[in-house]
Amino acid sequence: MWKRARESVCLICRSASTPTRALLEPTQPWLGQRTFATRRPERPSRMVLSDRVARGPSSPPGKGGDVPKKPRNKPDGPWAGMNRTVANIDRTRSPAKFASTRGRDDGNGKDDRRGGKERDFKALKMQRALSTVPYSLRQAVKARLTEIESFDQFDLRQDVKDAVTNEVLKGMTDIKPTPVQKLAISAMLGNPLKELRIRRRSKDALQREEFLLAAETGSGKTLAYLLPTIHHLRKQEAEDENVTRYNERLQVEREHRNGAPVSEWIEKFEPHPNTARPRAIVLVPTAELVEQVYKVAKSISHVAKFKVRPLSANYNPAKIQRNLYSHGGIDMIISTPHILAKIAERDPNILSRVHHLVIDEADSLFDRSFSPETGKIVDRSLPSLKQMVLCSATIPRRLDNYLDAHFPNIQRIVTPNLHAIPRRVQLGVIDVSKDPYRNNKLLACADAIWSIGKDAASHDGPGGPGEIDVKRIMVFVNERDSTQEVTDYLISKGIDAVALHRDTSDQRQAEALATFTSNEPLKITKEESEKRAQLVKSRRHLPNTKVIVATDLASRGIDTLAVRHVVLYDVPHTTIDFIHRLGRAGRMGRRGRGIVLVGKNDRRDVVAEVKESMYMGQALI
Ligand SMILES: Nc1ncnc2c1ncn2[C@@H]1O[C@H](COP(=O)(O)OP(=O)(O)OP(=O)(O)O)[C@@H](O)[C@H]1O
Repeated sequence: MWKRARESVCLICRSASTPTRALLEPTQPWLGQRTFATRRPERPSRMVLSDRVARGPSSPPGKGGDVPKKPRNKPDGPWAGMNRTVANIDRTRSPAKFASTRGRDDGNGKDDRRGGKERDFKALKMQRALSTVPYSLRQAVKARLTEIESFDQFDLRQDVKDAVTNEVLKGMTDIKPTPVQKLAISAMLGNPLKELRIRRRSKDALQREEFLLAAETGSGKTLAYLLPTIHHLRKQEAEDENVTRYNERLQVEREHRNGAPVSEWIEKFEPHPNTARPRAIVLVPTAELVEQVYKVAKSISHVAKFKVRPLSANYNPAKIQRNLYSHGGIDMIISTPHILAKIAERDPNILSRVHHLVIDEADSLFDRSFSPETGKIVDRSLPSLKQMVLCSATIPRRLDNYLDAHFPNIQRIVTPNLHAIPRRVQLGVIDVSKDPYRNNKLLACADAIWSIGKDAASHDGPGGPGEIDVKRIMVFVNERDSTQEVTDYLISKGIDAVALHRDTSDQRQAEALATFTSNEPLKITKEESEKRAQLVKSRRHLPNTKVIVATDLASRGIDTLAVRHVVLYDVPHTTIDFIHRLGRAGRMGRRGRGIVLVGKNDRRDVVAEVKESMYMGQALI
């Protein structure tokens, strides 16, 4: 079935544009034979954040799924309205008043005049959406968040709990689960909120559990899905007769060989029942994320004892072969969809025993560049699946509608601040069209970095007065071609910058990312800094900053805990990009600062809207 071509309107410029390729493409068979043609013709819904993630669309797209329900006259419960933070004004009852103060409404909660007034309607629309989340559900979430205070309260295996404190969060005191971990771990261990009523529409629901984990960037989603998955893996293994029999045979063979190695015997005669048959799969969009999630899973495996292997384009075919067909069996694979789908084409059995499938950065992996491969993996794994988890910090409307239509039983675990950039992250705006930059964005960018560096230089490093604290700054550009241009300019201005894009060599990329993902403070002594300055004595030198210039490649999922500053060289195309790029700073409760450079062709009102939403702590839509 072909989706109907229609005019779409760009989020940033709101100008009419030709239909996107996605709208013209045939629907993937695994997406089901549905059309999204009746969607409102404004902008592609894959670029629009859903404001109804906790509840799902009220009905499938095309049947009013996108249209908010008419507000009910009856309140939601006996105490409804008591915890309102805004006046309970029903704008449908006083159109004249609203029209006079806010301009004309186009019926979708939007002002048809362009400019500042539109924001008022957006805010109103969001409040209306929030107020219809059932009172009982809000209360249940609140209760669960307060009742769980430590990882010990979860029904997890002791070795998994030990792995959290002794490996993953080693060295931290007062370890507490984050909100998404509290909600997701309990639910995935079989203790969901009963208020999250699941509409059991299909038989599949009886044999498989499905979860959507939607929570802010840097809120600990990786542990939220890894811990219960590993718990289930270990539990199932203990109950698996094949594995028990294999271990007994292995023991007998060891005794028989009097301590001599048994690896040859295993290779030739009796491979482990889990060889090349992983029971858990985690899909992520990039090779960098494969390494990151693998590192966390590997550290848990030191204590909880399971076999995890990474697969990505970073590994050559021989290494991939070794990783998959290792004699000791394999329990969990962390992979990009492209590599795994290719392997599954050659050896379909590889996905024949998958019990747990996690799709991290789900909005990317269900988007057009990944969806064919992701779809193949989902399709092949479905018959054996016991749990499927989709995870993301941004849920576009299209994904929301898709989930409602194809996974109606999905349990939506959504944290209250989803789609909002936390207030602890501040956004500064530099108008590049004004003096002293006069549209020289490169100069403005270098200046912004110099001001961050100079600011930091006035403070002593953590080691005392003899040390300088090195700041890690990420600069995001929209186009890959700009990364090198911006990097070269920054270097010419004495700034230590590295370009990160698909063509950067693996080693250089890994080195640069390692500096940015390390949680250790980065510092140099004053003598070192002076020496470096002398080496480049012909020009100014900023010794106390390290900069990565990247495209979206580095904006998704990369855990840059130590980054406090993000420079948005280009205004992001969508609010989704805003959330992910700014989400590299201010992670896990830390403070952060974003600086956006606005040129003469950029939409200032969109930037102003994002800034205001951030100031008010509201979700971006
Ligand atoms: N309970 C916890 N207490 C303290 N730190 C934690 C806790 N859980 C996770 N972390 C740390 O928080 C950081 C961010 O976690 P993670 O990468 O899982 O975030 P995320 O929600 O997946 O972010 P993104 O949406 O950007 O991918 C990691 O460094 C992780 O070790």
